[in-house]
Amino acid sequence: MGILEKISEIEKEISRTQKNKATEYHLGLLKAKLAKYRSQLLEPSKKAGEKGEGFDVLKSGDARVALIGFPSVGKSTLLSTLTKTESEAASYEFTTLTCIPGVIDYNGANIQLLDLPGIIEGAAQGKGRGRQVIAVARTADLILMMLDATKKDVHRHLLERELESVGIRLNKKKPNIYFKVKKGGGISFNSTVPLTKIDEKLVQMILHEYKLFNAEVLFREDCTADELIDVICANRVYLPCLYVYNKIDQISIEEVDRIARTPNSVVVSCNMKLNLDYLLETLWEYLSLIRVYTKKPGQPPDFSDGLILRKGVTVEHVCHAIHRTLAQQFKYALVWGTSTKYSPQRVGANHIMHDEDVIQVVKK
Ligand SMILES: Nc1nc2c(ncn2[C@@H]2O[C@H](COP(=O)(O)OP(=O)(O)OP(=O)(O)O)[C@@H](O)[C@H]2O)c(=O)[nH]1
Ligand SMILES: [K+]
Ligand SMILES: [Mg+2]
Repeated sequence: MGILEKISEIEKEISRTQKNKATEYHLGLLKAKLAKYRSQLLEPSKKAGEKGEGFDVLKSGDARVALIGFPSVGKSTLLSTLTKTESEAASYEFTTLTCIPGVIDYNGANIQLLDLPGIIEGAAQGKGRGRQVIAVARTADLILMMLDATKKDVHRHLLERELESVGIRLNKKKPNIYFKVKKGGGISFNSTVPLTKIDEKLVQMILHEYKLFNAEVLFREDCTADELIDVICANRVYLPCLYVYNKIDQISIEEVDRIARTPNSVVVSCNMKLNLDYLLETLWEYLSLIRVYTKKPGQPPDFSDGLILRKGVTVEHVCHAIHRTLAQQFKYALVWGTSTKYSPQRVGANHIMHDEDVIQVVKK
């Protein structure tokens, strides 16, 4: 039996099996098996022509965004609208066949936007260019899942399932489980919170399925068996995903309103250039980018050339971004902006910066 058949057998068995206390272990084990076969499927294939010709685009700029969607939802139209790059758009499916990079210039940042071929159900198993597209998606900082607002949400669920099945986790946090493989000593199992979705026996069974007999497992939150499997597999990526519903020029205002209220969603019309400003604003938010401006003593801040950094960066990170030796000479910094109580405020290296803060570094 090939891997694909094994996968479909297990999937069938999982859907056949009723979910209850008595089947909990059996289901957990099936899920572990399924994850194992799917990982095998993801291993680079040796078949010729399968490798990413036209897909090996270099990462550049401050962040990378991948456009994922069914054919003809308007991905190329969006790229051509938001960037200086032209990507062919047409009314027939699979117009785009490779990865086309463009650059969005927003708030002084260069955001790389990747137009990709449309993907369909079965992409993860190699239908169309699915595998190449998914490989690019894994390297992104954000997934823009583009959907046709005139169609039902089945596309969205199908794509979510495709990405899920190859270990891409959308808008999810990495499970807070400490896991370490050991050379001996058996399995040590602990938790800092009461566990309601998994118990020691199931943890043991799942680990054994992966031929792991010596390991340390510490649950720091009430996780599921699936989440434990994700941690064991270690090849999962956790990415923010923004759902972009295009072609709202074709639907009623009530329908637009309804879709716009669903979480993580933005409604647009690429052809009519509707709501694209809000899309960029949200993109910026989801990428967790911030601008920090520097200032020399006695001079106004340099607002023309901000540093583009990630949310959560400290003053120390900022020093590194200014010059590689600055952190060693750091004495303190003066910061103006929303991250401080007073403006300016004297802060240390651990102070966390906010978007649009101004900083003046004082050296030893
Ligand atoms: N009504 C309407 N049509 C749009 C809009 N945006 C794009 N289209 C049309 O949708 C069709 C497909 O657009 P593309 O940009 O080629 O779509 P794609 O997702 O890149 O398609 P593939 O590369 O084939 O996967 C074209 O005929 C576009 O003119 C929109 O906002 N409203
Ligand atoms: K098209
Ligand atoms: Mg296209």
